[in-house]
Amino acid sequence: MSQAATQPTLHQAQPALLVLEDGRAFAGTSYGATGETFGEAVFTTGMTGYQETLTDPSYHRQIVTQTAPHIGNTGINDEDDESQRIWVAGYVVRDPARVPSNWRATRSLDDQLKGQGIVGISGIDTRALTRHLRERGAMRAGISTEILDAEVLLQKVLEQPPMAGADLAGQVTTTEAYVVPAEGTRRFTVVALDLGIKSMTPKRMAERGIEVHVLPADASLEEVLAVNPDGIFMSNGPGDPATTEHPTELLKELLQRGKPYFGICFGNQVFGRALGLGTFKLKYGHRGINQPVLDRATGKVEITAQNHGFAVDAPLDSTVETPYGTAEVSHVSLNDNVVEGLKLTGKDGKPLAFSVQYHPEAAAGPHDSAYLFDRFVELMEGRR
Ligand SMILES: NC(=O)CC[C@H](N)C(=O)O
Repeated sequence: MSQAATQPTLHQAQPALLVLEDGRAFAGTSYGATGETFGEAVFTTGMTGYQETLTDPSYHRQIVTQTAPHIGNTGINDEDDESQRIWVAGYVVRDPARVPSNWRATRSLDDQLKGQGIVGISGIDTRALTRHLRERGAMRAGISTEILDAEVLLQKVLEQPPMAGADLAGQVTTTEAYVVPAEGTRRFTVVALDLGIKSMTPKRMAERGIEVHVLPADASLEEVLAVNPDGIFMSNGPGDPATTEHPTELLKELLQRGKPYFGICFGNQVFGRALGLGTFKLKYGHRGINQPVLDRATGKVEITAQNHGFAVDAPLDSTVETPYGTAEVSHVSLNDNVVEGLKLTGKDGKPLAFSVQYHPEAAAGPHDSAYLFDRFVELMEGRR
């Protein structure tokens, strides 16, 4: 790509306003599309990986603040999208790159946001905003280039639905089933229920000889069984896990039938609910690519990529008896002791299912946890 193609189009700086539901307001400059947008204000601490963050369907209906002050430096490339489009409801940055520079870049971030109609704001004190969200919690917010009166915009923010209670998987899932073929010889077949799946996830399985059948979030038990899978996977995704009735009921049926299971993020929360555990909303969530997690079986610490606002409520110091076997907390966050993983031993004494609240597929983030995909392979092997 020529250098000229990645140069952002020059636009007249236009004022924009960000208002939080508790009335705190930040004046800045329009970034990306103009207009107005609403969502839950959250922050992510990743220093890199903004393209993957923007295209992660888990961020649907969220206004994302980057704590890293310089965003857009490497532009947008044709390889790093995690889905077909940008999902964030709005984007908040401190200091956008004026000239992106990277050998893979094909566009500027500003032009990509404009092209997809994503309203953003720049030039605000993202450190103050982050501290505010950390003290007061994630909350509803709005960004506008049209309403610059904070009182007026606040009224519209207060009309928006909160994230708690939001059932969103159906808004981001694939409409048609599709297959990601195994790389090399096919060793296993897996059904992946798409609750907002990132494209790196089936790829990590395909690399290990797994043929992945990605099914829509409302796929029936019959549709899943028709694939004759060796294992079941449920993905990350947006919204409040307490609203997910269908995936939870489906998973119960599959565990009853002894199907090996692996879940990531939303898939960890669905697994928790299938085991009879509850979920709850965290104050401001975990979002970033350097979150420390303890694997309680090995005592090893993994540095992980995370993006969650809810968590599973499970006892850390005792096991839980379920209709499918004995469950326990396998991983915990070293920052705040939040449940970061679950495992289930079947009634036959052998492993049956496991899940993590974080992102072993990385994209973006460290690869410490890639071993979990190997563990899924071993799990299916052990139950053939
Ligand atoms: N990345 C995810 O899967 C997030 C799960 C859920 N929406 C949460 O916020 O906790």
